[in-house]
Amino acid sequence: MQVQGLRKSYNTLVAVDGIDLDIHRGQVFAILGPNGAGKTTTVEILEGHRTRTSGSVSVLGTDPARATRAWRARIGIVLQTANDAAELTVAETVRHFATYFPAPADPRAVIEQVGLTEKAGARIKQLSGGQRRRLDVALGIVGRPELLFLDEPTTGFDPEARRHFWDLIRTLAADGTTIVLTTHYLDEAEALADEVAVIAGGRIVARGTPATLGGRSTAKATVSWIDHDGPRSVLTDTPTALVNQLSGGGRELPELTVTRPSLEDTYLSLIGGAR
Ligand SMILES: Nc1ncnc2c1ncn2[C@@H]1O[C@H](COP(=O)(O)OP(=O)(O)OP(=O)(O)O)[C@@H](O)[C@H]1O
Repeated sequence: MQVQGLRKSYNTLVAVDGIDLDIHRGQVFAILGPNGAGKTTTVEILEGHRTRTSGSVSVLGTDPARATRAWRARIGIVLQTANDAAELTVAETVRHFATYFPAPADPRAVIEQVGLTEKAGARIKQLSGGQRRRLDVALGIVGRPELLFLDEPTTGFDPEARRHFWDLIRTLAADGTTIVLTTHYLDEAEALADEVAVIAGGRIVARGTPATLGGRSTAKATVSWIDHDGPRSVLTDTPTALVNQLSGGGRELPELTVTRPSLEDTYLSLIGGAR
């Protein structure tokens, strides 16, 4: 997927202000950014669901503005669902969605993958919020998409369901599915993404792997411990040498920790600087 100079204005408001993206097959790409940054606008343009003001976009070799049915069938989208079809059961809904695609997965296997087997016979209106989200995911993957868009996929999931979902995404990616994920959960981006782009004010303010984003991997480390005067903290480029020196080659330092900025720290400083 290639995006160059993408811009989108809503009347006088510039929501997307010149975005470039290059996302490769099989990659898990996370788009992060505060509310109103332009993530949904960008993703919906890539999905062919919104028009753009300018810039060039190629998704699976096609301009989404000229999307055909065949192109749409190669793409999976997990949206925050509306409450239609509430009377249908989980199994009926997944089976029904499968008929839209030329080479769908087995609906029963998909229901199993998202952990809804026990609820296969339940009506949608009887599902909990997290179960609804899992159904959304099932509907997004039942067409065996080459490219999957996930918009805040794990909102409302319990911790165990999130871990299961992460495993599912890893399996899909290992099978060659390209995944574009927007999320507000930094741990989710860290767990899943090969690459992250941070959008603020309609522009990309940083991109890289979760480990290196915003110079994270080369940032100074904080060494903290307790000595007879109380808690101590030192910012250093050479934490190993410092710990060695402090411990005199083996003495235990109470409550010793060595930390570098978390992805969340880095993210917050990136979007803080962009405001
Ligand atoms: N249909 C629309 N008409 C007018 N303005 C819009 C429209 N859709 C979005 N906007 C504006 O464009 C900007 C970007 O919105 P967008 O939905 O892309 O943000 P986002 O990054 O997805 O935010 P969130 O994290 O809250 O979902 C916001 O200022 C929003 O108010």
